[in-house]
Formats: sequence, C-alpha cells, structure tokens
Amino acid sequence: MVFVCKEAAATIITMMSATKKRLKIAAVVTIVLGLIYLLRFLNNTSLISRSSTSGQQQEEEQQRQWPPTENVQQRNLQLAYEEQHALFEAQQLEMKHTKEQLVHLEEQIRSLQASTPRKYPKVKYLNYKNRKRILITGGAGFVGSHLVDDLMIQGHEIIVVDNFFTGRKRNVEHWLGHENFELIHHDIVNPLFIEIDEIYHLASPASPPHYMYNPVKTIKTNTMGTINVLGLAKRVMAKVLIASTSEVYGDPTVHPQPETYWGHVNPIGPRACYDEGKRVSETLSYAYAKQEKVQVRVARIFNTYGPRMHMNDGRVVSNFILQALRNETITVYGNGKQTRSFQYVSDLVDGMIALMASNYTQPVNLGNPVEQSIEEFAQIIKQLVGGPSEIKQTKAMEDDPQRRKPDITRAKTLLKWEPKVPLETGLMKTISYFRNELARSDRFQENSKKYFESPDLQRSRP
Ligand SMILES: O=C(O)[C@H]1O[C@H](OP(=O)(O)OP(=O)(O)OC[C@H]2O[C@@H](n3ccc(=O)[nH]c3=O)[C@H](O)[C@@H]2O)[C@H](O)[C@@H](O)[C@@H]1O
Repeated sequence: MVFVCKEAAATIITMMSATKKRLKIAAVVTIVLGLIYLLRFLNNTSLISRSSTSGQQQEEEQQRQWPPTENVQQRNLQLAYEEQHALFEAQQLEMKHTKEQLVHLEEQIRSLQASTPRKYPKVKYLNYKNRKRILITGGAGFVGSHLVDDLMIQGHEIIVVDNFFTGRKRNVEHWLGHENFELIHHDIVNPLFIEIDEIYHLASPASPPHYMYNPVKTIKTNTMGTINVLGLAKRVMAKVLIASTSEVYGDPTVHPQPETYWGHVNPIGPRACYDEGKRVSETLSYAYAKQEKVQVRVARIFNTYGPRMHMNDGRVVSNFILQALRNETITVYGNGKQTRSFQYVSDLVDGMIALMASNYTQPVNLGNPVEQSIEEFAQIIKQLVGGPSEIKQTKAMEDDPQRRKPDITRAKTLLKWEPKVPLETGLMKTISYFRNELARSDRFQENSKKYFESPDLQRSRP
C-alpha cells in the first residue's frame, strides 16, 4: 500500500511540470492506476482469508471423520475397526438365532410338561414315628434305584446320593419332585453332612470293566467313601448296610461259599481294586462297630441282573442279551466252564431290606444258589432271545473266578429270605427291558441325525 501511494505521488509531481492538459490526463491515469492497485490488493486479502477458512473446515471435517483415512496407521486402524464391527454384527445375528431357538424349545418343554401331569407310583402313608429318613449312596445305579422304589413305596423319605459315574438320573426320574424324595449329586469320597436314620451304602462301580477302568477311584470309593459313610452314621447314630460282594471270596477254593470262608484273592491282580476295596470296606465296618458302636449290616451280593442295567455295563448278562438281540456273536471269555449263580434284582432288594431290619451284624450272602456254567448260560440266552447269533470262545479274563455259588443257609435261617424269581422269568423281563432300550437308542440316534441334518439348523449355523 505504501509503495502504491509513493508511486502515485511521484507521478503527480512529474505531471505538475507538464502542460495543463497533459497534467489532467496524467492525474486521471494516476488515479485509475491507483484504483486498480487498490482493487487488486483488496482482492488478494479476501482470497487469503477465504483460503484460511476452508483449511480450518477441512481440519474439522477430518476430526469429525472416524476412523481417519489419511496415513497408513490410521488406515490400519480403520481396517481393524471394520473387521471388529463385522464380527460383532455376525455374533449378534447368531445370538438372535440362538434366542429364537431357545424360545421355541422352551415352548415345547412347557407344552410337554402341561400334557404330562406328574404321576407317581402309589406310596404308603407312614406316620412320623414309623417314617424313616433313609440315605442311599449310589441310589441312581442299577441295584440302588430298585431299592429306592421299594423303600419309597413303603412310605419312607429317601435321599439319593450319586456321582453319576455309573448311575443315571433316568433310573430315578419317576420320583423327581415327590415330597418324600431327594436327589443329591455328590461323590461320597467327600464327606456328607445330613440327618438320617439309615444308610444303604451302595456307591461303587460293580462291573469288572467299570471298576478296572479307574482302579484308584474304585479303591477310594470303597475306602474313603466307606469311612465317610461310617463317620456320618456315627455322628447321627444311623444304622448302616454295606453292599459287599461275592468277590471278597476271590477265586474260591471252597464251594459253595459260606460267609465263614476267608477267601482267595490276588491282592495285586486287575480285580484287586474292587475285591480288596470291598474287603477293606468290611474291615472298616467292623472297626467302627467295635470302636464307635455303629450298627452295621454287611450284605455279600452275588451276581445280580435285571432291568436298568446299563447297556454298556459289560457284565455277562447285558453283554449276552445285547449280542443276541443284535444278532451278533455271543462272546464267551475263556472255555466257558467257569460258573456263576444269577439272582434277579427284586430278590436282592428284598434280602437287603430284610437284613437291615434284622439284628444280625455278621456278613450275609445274598444270591441265588442255582449255578450254571457260562457256556450253558450263553445257550439259555440264545434260546430265549432267538435269532442266528453264534456262540464263540474268546480270550479268558485274568483272575476270573472259576466257580461261584452262594451258601445261603444264614439268610434262610436268620432273615427267612431266599430268592423267588426263577432264572427264565427274570431273564425274560431283562430281555424285554433291553429290547426297549435298543429301540429307544435307535429312535434317539435317528432323531438326532434328523435334527443335525435339518436345513433350519444348517442355516442358523454361523
Ligand atoms: O454281577 C455281579 O453282581 C458281579 O459281577 C462281577 O463279577 P463277575 O462274576 O466277573 O461278572 P461278569 O462280568 O458278569 O462275568 C461273569 C462271567 O462271565 C464271563 N463273561 C463276561 C462277559 C462276556 O461278554 N462274556 C463272558 O464270558 C466272565 O469272564 C465271567 O466268567 C463283579 O465283580 C461282582 O462284584 C458283582 O457282584
């Protein structure tokens, strides 16, 4: 601006020395030039201020825009952000599907519950004085669940404790919700504090493949578990019945086996975890009886069979029946000359209840003295089931007891008990149970196949 004015003044001084006319022209030119400079200057100034405003706006725009797009770091951030966002959206969609499915399932459960009113088997009414609180360890197992049924029907309050290693909720589900029944998921290897009048201690795997599967656990259950049960009995002054076994006789050298026989057990063989575990269990019972005045009953249980045996039980009765029903080969371990005496489960339960009610404290054999070889037993099953199954000999089991038959004189005289169910009758009931189980498992497999292959499920999968 200063420069422009100086220039204009210089021009005017020059013009003053010229003619009047030239002077006028020079003045006009000078003024026009000055105006042009002035206009240019003003224009430039406004351009500068305009461009600085748009720069600010751009910066603000950039700040508003997230994630930033300018440099690499920002671009990476943006990509990560977009990825997370996409994942989040996919998860939300999956969650929505799952919620829809849950709602559908809940509706189905509600309608099923509504259509099946809870009906329990009839139970006797016992007054407060006669009604006992009875704890059954292993009460969801094969034998335990039948004992539960009988004692419930008699009108007692039953508390089942089971770790469900071999027991199943299904075995006692018909009592769930009944005011006299309680089911506790508990491993008896850990102490239990509860008020009861009687205990039936059945908790332990009993089938050779099951107890050999985890021998340490089998020993713990039969030693620590029994200590916990006897300790509980001592605290609350309850009577205890310990479920012992014919296996305490090992591979017997006396036949048939009376309770006075001390047995022939290999202490380091594959069966020892069970055989010796049960022998210690008996020893503990009599130690608590002597030292702590606990009232004990010991039942030595011989081979027992019946409905609610597990399909994967692995013992001879379930194996042979399932093999025959599936038209598979019936597998006899060894030469089949070894013998067993089989009792039906309801006979055993009657014997246990009679023993608990008695005053007799020494061990009592509970078994059916009708003895047969395993070879004969395979023939009986094949004949009862029918079908084309072959009977074949396979590898013998290590330390398999060769002869087993209970001497039941004690039970007969002291408990007035003896087995009532003939082998054929019991086996027919057991065969019919396994036939239903097979049909049920086929149905289950088919339904689950249908479900997992259904287009709805495929669509809802992420
Ligand atoms: O059922 C029971 O109450 C008894 O079962 C088992 O004793 P174990 O007599 O060896 O029972 P199984 O596994 O049923 O075997 C019986 C006989 O059949 C044979 N067997 C078993 C399964 C098989 O598929 N094929 C076969 O020939 C065995 O070698 C054995 O000689 C347990 O060890 C006992 O504690 C339990 O009291």
